[in-house]
Amino acid sequence: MSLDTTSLNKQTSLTRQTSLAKKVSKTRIKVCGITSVEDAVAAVDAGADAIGLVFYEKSPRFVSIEQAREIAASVPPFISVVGLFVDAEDEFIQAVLEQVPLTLLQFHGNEPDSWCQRWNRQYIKALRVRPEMSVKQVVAKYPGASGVLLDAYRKGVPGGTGESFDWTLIPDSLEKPVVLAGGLSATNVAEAIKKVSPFAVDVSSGVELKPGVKNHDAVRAFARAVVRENDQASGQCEAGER
Ligand SMILES: O=C(O)c1ccccc1N[C@@H]1O[C@H](COP(=O)(O)O)[C@@H](O)[C@H]1O
Repeated sequence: MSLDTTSLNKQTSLTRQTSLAKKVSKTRIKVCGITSVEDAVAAVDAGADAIGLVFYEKSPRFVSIEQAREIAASVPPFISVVGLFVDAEDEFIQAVLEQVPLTLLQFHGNEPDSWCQRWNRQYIKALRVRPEMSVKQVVAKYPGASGVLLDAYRKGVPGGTGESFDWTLIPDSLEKPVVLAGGLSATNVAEAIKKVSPFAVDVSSGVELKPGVKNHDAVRAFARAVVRENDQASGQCEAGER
């Protein structure tokens, strides 16, 4: 059989586009700001693909290394445990990585790509979206990122604001998978998926009883809303293919 290099090249480039494209058939779910084993179990039972642990001392969702170890130990295989940091000291990240089995790192500060890459873990970079910024240009500064988390901007607050932002500021084609965050809840997540088609949605304060404590009913309602929207989108795709 002869090797058709033109079609091979085409296929490779298509595969690359598909793996990085913003449009996805199934939006994944990350529940962030988990501070207890009970909340981790509830999130995973509800259908979360990832849980997030906040290693930022100023946050009401901060977890100690001991708490994080206990929570991570309660998470079954194939569910990602994400560690969230804001301009952390090298020694602190090193200590966390030595003691907590994190799957992935999430950086919310002014960390440059070279520094984010030095931990030999997949990482996502949080960007706080403002009208005057070029999302594409900022994303280009993070070639080593597995994805970008797009969040709302509030001066002096690195995240977890519970505020959403103008989703029309997100360009249609970005070089990295988009994790949409900022003020999501069961009420607006379906609309967010319809409008943005993100790779994943990230929720924290929108499913809380109070800062740092999850409302399990709200977590389930959030996950149901995502699954419903995913099902509808895939139904529409199949109908369109006929
Ligand atoms: O949750 C926090 O306290 C936090 C602190 C510092 C940086 C990020 C933080 N949270 C992350 O922010 C986004 C949006 O959160 P929300 O759903 O609007 O509350 C999300 O990734 C949180 O994990």
